[in-house]
Amino acid sequence: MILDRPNLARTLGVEVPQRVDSVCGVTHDSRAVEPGFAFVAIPGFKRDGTAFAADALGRGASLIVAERPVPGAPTAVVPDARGALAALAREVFGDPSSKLEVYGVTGTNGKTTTSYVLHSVLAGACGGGTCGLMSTAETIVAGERRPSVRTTPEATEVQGTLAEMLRAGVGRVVMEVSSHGVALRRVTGTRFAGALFTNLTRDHLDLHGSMEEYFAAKRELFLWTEGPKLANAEDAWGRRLASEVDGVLTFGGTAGADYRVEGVETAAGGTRFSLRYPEGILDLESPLLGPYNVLNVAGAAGLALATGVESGAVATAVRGMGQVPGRFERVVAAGERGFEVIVDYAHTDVGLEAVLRVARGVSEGSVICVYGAAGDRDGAKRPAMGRVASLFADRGIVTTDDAYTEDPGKIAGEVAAGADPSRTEVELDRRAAIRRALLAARPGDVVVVAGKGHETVQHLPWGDVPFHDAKVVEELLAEMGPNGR
Ligand SMILES: CC(=O)N[C@H]1[C@@H](OP(=O)(O)OP(=O)(O)OC[C@H]2O[C@@H](n3ccc(=O)[nH]c3=O)[C@H](O)[C@@H]2O)O[C@H](CO)[C@@H](O)[C@@H]1O[C@H](C)C(=O)N[C@@H](C)C(=O)N[C@H](CCC(=O)O)C(=O)O
Ligand SMILES: Nc1ncnc2c1ncn2[C@@H]1O[C@H](COP(=O)(O)OP(=O)(O)OP(=O)(O)O)[C@@H](O)[C@H]1O
Repeated sequence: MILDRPNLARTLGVEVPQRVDSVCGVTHDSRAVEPGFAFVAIPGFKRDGTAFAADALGRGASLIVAERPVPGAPTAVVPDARGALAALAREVFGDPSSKLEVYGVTGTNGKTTTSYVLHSVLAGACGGGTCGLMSTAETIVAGERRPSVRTTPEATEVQGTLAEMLRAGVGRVVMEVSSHGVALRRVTGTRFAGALFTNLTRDHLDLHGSMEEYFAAKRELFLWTEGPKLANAEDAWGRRLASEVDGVLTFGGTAGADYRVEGVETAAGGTRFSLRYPEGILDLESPLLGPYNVLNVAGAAGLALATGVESGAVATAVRGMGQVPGRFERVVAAGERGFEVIVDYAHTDVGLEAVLRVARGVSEGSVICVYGAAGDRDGAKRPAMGRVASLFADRGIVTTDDAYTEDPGKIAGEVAAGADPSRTEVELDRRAAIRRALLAARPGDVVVVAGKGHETVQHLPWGDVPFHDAKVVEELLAEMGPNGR
């Protein structure tokens, strides 16, 4: 949509230079500028976007939006460039969330899984392609599946994708909302018709500084949300959210939860439980294993019920839902080799403990875990990962995750420092580490390859390399042959 000067001034809340008639698009990256665009110069963590104003003008930008004047450039000076980017993106794309029902899912662990369950339920209830998904693993637009790059992308991509969904006839959208997404204003101005909070555990303190700030970012989503809001009653931060924000309902096994989990029964193929809620009681059967997935399913089912989806439709969709990519993905089932291989996205100590407890439950022998921690991120979780692996796996092989710009050996050392040395070894080459685990596996064992889940690229200091845990497992097993050595 073209924004003329009065519209620009209204959207930005500041004066726009007389020589700017209109803009036809917006971006924060000078390399993506097209003629007639507004370039929003973000004061980044590493660089100041105003340094790229000349590049943007050279590519035909009509307007620079920045937090300080840019000499010689037609500049609208705003107090908050990221907020301005979000506001412009919403207007340029015709404010799509005002014509959609967007459901935001946030929390440290379980966002993707909960989003998949909710998407399955809403898609089942309103007809396949008419429910969209924006998640860490995939973006689904009118039934078409695409890999995602971020959990919550930049505002221009958020608004552009919502607009595309609207054009394709989508009516409801499930969106994973990361704390980066809120704090960096990627979803500011998006209208949320419902929201769900899974839990809060230590992570991302490199961005937020403290748990209070981290919580505040999550909480903000609930202040904007107009429709039903649900929070996990089993999590202390979830209870706090429910006590601080009007209208937040709770779910979980806790007495007094509005959507109360009862009678959990676990079998090798899935989990059954009942959800008692204000209007009735619903029996649910899900293919997802583990107590944490009971909560993920309960939250998603609760939110769907709260939005008016009929209970039978919720139960049918939960029963029939497929695999969440890279979440407790059984790459090798026990019957094939005598041992199981599971790929899981666990990359926090809480996530790793959750998946290893389930692996322990299905293992008739040992649990062998290949794991690591990412670089350029909150370093405090590294020894915690090691501690958890030693507590819940019989053997831990510490390897390289996404090291980004950090030395993989240094990260592995910090992870291993929290682990029990008698059951821990370090193999920095991820492929070799997985190979070592597969060679060690005996009948009845479970091998867990943790950290990368659905991802297909490893980010290393010397560049990005293709790497997909599930594919690597399959390749290694093929190399090893049927008898395995
Ligand atoms: C740590 C972080 O979130 N960084 C974000 C931040 O980058 P930055 O401040 O370092 O950017 P910078 O390099 O200093 O550049 C400043 C500005 O100059 C612009 N620029 C730069 C070069 C150029 O030639 N021209 C140009 O215009 C850049 O586009 C940018 O707007 O601002 C950029 C623009 O908004 C983001 O793309 C970038 O996200 C990066 C890619 C990222 O990796 N983010 C991760 C941590 C993230 O957001 N993760 C969460 C999920 C986390 C989880 O739950 O696990 C997510 O939602 O995906
Ligand atoms: N409710 C939960 N509580 C604790 N751990 C969980 C929960 N749900 C999932 N996990 C663990 O965390 C891993 C990641 O799950 P999922 O991708 O659903 O979370 P996420 O919040 O989307 O993660 P990310 O923010 O990195 O995208 C799972 O593979 C599992 O090991």
